[in-house]
Amino acid sequence: MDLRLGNGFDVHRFCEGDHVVLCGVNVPHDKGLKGHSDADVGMHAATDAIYGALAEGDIGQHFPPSDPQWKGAESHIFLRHAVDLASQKGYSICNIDVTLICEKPKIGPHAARMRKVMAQITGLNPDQVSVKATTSEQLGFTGREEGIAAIATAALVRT
Ligand SMILES: Nc1ccn([C@@H]2O[C@H](COP(=O)(O)O)[C@@H](O)[C@H]2O)c(=O)n1
Ligand SMILES: C[C@@]1(CO)OP(=O)(O)OP(=O)(O)OC[C@H]1O
Repeated sequence: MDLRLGNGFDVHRFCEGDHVVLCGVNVPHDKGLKGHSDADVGMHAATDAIYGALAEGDIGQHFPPSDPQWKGAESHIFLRHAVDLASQKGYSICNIDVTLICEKPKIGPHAARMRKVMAQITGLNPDQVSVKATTSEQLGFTGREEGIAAIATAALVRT
């Protein structure tokens, strides 16, 4: 059995707006998130966790921010690409665990929907996808509400 673990980390800064997209879910907020794509920081971290497990570089290598093709892109494109790459190499995804780091918005009320959406994109069951959150106790850039950070872990297996 060939078991692989990968991690992903991403940050997007806040900008003017009235919602953020997190793990595929539109969450009302008094700010937006700035990015070349839809700035879905949680989905980007999950995507990089899969690329990491495969030793296949990172999201920016597969989808360069300099490429206008990805301007405003919905991030399910990136996650699905990583899943398809895993499948091509003979790997199944065991689970994905995402932690969103922000003071606001509150993630708890949206976490079940996020898990469901991520599961649909990846072809996993919702019980294989975890989305959770923490504040940083008002410390650092997330604590000052300058942006949102996300970390993710993915486990892949090839039998
Ligand atoms: N954006 C967030 C941050 C936190 N939560 C939930 O609150 C709990 C307590 O957060 P601490 O940072 O004080 O540990 C946390 O465990 C989450 O359940 C949230 O929903 N959204
Ligand atoms: C997703 C990409 C797509 O161009 O752009 P951003 O939305 O800026 O997101 P980031 O997390 O900085 O990853 C880089 C890019 O691959």
